[in-house]
Amino acid sequence: MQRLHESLIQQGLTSELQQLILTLAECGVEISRLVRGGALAGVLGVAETENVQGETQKKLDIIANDLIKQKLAANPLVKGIASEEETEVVAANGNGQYLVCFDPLDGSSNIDINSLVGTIFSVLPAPEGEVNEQAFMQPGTRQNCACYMLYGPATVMAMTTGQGTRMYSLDPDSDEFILVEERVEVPAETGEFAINMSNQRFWQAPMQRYIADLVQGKEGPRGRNFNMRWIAAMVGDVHRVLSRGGLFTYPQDTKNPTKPFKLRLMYEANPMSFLVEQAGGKASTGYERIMEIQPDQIHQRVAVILGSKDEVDTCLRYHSEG
Ligand SMILES: O=P(O)(O)OC[C@H]1O[C@](O)(COP(=O)(O)O)[C@@H](O)[C@@H]1O
Ligand SMILES: [Mg+2]
Ligand SMILES: [Mg+2]
Repeated sequence: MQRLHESLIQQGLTSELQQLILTLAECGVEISRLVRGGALAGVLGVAETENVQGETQKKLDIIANDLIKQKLAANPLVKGIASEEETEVVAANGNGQYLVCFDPLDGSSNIDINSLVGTIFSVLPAPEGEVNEQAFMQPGTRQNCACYMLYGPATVMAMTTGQGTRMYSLDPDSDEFILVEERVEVPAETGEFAINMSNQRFWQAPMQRYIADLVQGKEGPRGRNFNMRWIAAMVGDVHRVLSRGGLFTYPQDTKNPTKPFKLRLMYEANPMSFLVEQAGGKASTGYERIMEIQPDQIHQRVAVILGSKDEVDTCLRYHSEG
């Protein structure tokens, strides 16, 4: 049985990166406790506020955000943070060497129905000089670490530092993450896909054709049946992909013309792409590798197609045909 800190040492990470990851894990342990407390912990329901993206904030969005902000600010290695729930980037410790982007609570609409939610982190190197939005404008290929915590029947953490993807499970007795899978591997082929089908009429032509062919199953051009899953929390859907393969997508749509994409690059798409690629999967917008996008805004959104490599490649062929 290997504890998180032992596994970090075994990976030969710098003591700085080890310390930072332990702080991220502590955030996960505390949020996990709050999530489990549910109504009794007073964390359910809506807050009276909206975030910068005009989305109504849930109490737990704010509680998790404040908790992570405090923990990270108390770690001298953290120079700045960017969060889904913060309008601007926030400076932390002048001598810190890392910038941390995070989605404090992913799957907010699941909180009140006692369904899957999680936390997502992306760690970038901090450049010299001031902490401003520009400092964060680095492609996902520059990430030092990506991880998510999923608060499900068990609390789990998937983590990569670029040496494969590892899975840990939280021991509720000791509050420690224990390594449960040293090398997560996403199978190249799959018979499972995840998409919010209610947006079908708003998708672009390539996604329309790809999904139409899938759902024809055995009788269609794919010649086999596919199954569909949708958790409405990216952490849950990506966890399934890491666990048994699949294709997950939140494509471009015209439902709200001012918001053609749903998922955020810096604290959803990039860290999840890093985790999936390090497990042998693939992550693309349909036209380019997500991790190679040069960001220009901290809250920018992108189309996401990720998961089992061969199935993602099939989906990309529909996109290259226009
Ligand atoms: O409500 P929809 O359209 O199914 O969207 C679900 C998607 O929205 C998200 O919940 C967005 O994340 P937040 O809950 O952090 O805003 C994703 O996790 C999920 O994949
Ligand atoms: Mg999210
Ligand atoms: Mg969120």
